Amino acid sequence: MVLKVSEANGSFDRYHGDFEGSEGLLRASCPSFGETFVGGMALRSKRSALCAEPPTSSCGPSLSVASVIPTSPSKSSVLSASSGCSMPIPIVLPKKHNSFPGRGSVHTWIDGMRAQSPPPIRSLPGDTPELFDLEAAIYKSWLEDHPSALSSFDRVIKQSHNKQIVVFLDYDGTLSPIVEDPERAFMSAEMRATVKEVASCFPTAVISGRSRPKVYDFVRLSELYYAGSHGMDIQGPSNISDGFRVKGTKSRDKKGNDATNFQPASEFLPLINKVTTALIENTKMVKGAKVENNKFCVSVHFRRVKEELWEGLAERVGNVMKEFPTLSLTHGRKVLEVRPSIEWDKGKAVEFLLKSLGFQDTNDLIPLYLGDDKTDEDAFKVVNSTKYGCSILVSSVAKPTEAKFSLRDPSEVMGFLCKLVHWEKCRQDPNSIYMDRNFSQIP
Ligand SMILES: O=P(O)(O)OC[C@H]1O[C@H](O[C@H]2O[C@H](CO)[C@@H](O)[C@H](O)[C@H]2O)[C@H](O)[C@@H](O)[C@@H]1O
Repeated sequence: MVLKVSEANGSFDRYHGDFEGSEGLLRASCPSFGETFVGGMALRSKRSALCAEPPTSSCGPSLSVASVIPTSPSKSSVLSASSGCSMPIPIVLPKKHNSFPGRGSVHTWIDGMRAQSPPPIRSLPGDTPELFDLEAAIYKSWLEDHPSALSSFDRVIKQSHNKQIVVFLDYDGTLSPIVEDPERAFMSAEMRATVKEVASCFPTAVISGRSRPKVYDFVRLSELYYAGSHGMDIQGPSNISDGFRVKGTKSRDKKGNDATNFQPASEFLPLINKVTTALIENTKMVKGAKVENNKFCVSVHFRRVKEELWEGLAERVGNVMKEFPTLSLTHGRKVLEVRPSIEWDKGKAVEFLLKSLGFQDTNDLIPLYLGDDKTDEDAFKVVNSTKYGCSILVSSVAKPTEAKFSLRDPSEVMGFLCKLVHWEKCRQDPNSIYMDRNFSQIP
């Protein structure tokens, strides 16, 4: 079977591209087809179109997949914003302030959103068994590069002797299942109890795109640390280590303990409120569109919008963005995210929290990060850069990712976290009932 892939050529300007790599392309090998193919993720996201395409090769269908998205945010001018901290936060200015993202960009965002949230295997009417087999083969092949963190548990915690585990958790799609209504993305009581157990064993933080108070309202565990707005609103421990130059403001956490608040984009607050109003005004006529103000960033939800209206909605968002040159756009799971163009992301939040927890030497640590979305990739990279760090993508379909391991869905996340807790209890007390090294007692 031959898979032909054509590369998207949209202009990116200030709009963050998708995954980074030598060519910005996903490469996956699919031995069963005797070929290496490129862009398998896009294949899934475009499969309806794919079904309609006639085969052009005697060996099988020829695919034209144009949702491969180049690479990094603009590396143009860097300014410094003061934000109540002694470390300058660079602002990334767009290369071209007045360039309207053309159709290519709009399509790129839409393709990117689709690639981040492909439908589960065999959920579309008209899928053929061949397509199912192809997708299953792609997923199987992808699993070889991103093995299950459950079945590879020993590898995840390898060399853990005397190492401090620190757990970072994304919220939507990781602790709670993805649902139509963002206001109803509740986590289960079992998941809450499991996360509570995790926090009793290890320093644990939730890092979410939601505003910090909102994600706290969903999780409701005062023993965790929280970073909202994709890491731009952190409430961490108070023991900022001496060597770390970023200062936060002192506060109290929900338990009344000393805490540190750090908001590197605080100067953008008025602008974020302004863009929220403009986005609401400019998208209210699109049925199903929803604008969610996450304090230092804004989400425009596409999930309940008919797909034929996506392009129009994306164009409306692009039009609004023209008026806000210091804001950037990224995409996630059926969502466009508007955020300040500062060099701060979930990865930086992980670094901040590790340092504010007092961990200077990451060689003594096993930072674990579990997340399901595009913005979690920044954190995967940071965790991967540590000696023992472990990055886990939550996805039931093959997706381009920096993560080393994978879990299919929040229920597997819960299974993994349970295993981690039991493993830690076993490590602390070798005579405990958890001594079964095969973890057979673990639910
Ligand atoms: O970083 P996260 O905690 O994963 O937050 C990312 C975005 O999550 C939410 O949207 C996503 O989940 C919704 C509920 O399941 C779903 O309806 C939506 O389509 C997803 O994109 C949240 O509403 C956004 O504000 C977050 O930025």
